[in-house]
Amino acid sequence: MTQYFSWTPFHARLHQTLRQRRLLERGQRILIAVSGGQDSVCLAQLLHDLQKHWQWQLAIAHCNHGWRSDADANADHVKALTRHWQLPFYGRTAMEAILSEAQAREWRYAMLIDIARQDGYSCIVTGHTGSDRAETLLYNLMRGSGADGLQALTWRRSLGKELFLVRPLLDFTRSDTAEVCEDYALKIWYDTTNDDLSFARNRIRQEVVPYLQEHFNPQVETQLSQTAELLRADVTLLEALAARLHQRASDPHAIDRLNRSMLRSAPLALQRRVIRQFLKQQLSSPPQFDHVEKMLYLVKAPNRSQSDPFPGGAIAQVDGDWIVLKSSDPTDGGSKN
Ligand SMILES: Nc1ncnc2c1ncn2[C@@H]1O[C@H](COP(=O)(O)OP(=O)(O)OP(=O)(O)O)[C@@H](O)[C@H]1O
Repeated sequence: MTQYFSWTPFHARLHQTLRQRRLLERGQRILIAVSGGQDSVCLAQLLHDLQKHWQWQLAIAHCNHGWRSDADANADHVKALTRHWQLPFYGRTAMEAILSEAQAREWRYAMLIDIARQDGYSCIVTGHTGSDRAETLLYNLMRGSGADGLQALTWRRSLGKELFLVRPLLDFTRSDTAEVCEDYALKIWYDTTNDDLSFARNRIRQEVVPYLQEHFNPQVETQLSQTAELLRADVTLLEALAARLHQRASDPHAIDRLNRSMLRSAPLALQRRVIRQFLKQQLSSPPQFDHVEKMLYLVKAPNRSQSDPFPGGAIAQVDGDWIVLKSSDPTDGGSKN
């Protein structure tokens, strides 16, 4: 392999991860989403270094949300880095005011997908790290999420027909990406909104994680990130098993009911999941923990038992072997229909 750069343990780790997890293919056209922050700049540098070996066609995309006074300078900085790497550059600027983080994210992904589709990139890569994953896990844990919310951030997911989102740095921590940027003397653009402690995410990053590292485990980010990884596999399995049971416990002629004797013989974890899947289909808003629990109670309850109302007014009632979700509106055939 011809190397024009010094092959560091970071290159080796990324190269191994890409191969073992089959995240990217040889010769692929890859769009790297670069904010200008240390994680995505590190990712771009490492992929650029590995490019010759993998024969990729790389390009950089930057989305200018226009909500910080230094947004244009940030975009110029990414453009300058792109010139340094001699890669094609795609810049997009928001034409309308973006009011929240969630809106920014939605707009950004729409732009990245648009660029990828127009110019034939089969993969968008982002600089999310294991530190992001650990923070997301902690954040969701405190909001009362089940395993599904804790399996934060996947390595690879589909963005629709023949387009994938890949996060190759999930086994890097933020201190790894800082080290790479330092080794290469890469200037990184500091996002001053990261200092705003009114955002829960920033408090987790700046206060909770350092506390846990100092007082409990210096490797806490890696450990939490690995926990998320294990949970993902567990959740995938459980969801598949639940989907199978859900199908068996459904009445093909009436979608508003579940066969409770079928559920009764299944483990509790599957009962809960089947009920959640059922309520997701039936209710107009995502079911919460207590919604699942009140329907779960009916699995073993006496005939004719019923729940108190779900959002929208529907109630669940036991009818022999079935739990039937009845709309509050007698003219309505079902709660969501
Ligand atoms: N303005 C941007 N332009 C291009 N890519 C960006 C931009 N902002 C973020 N990204 C990409 O997204 C990655 C994650 O960024 P960040 O953690 O700030 O966003 P997030 O809103 O948490 O992202 P996500 O919704 O994907 O979890 C970055 O490493 C980078 O690859």
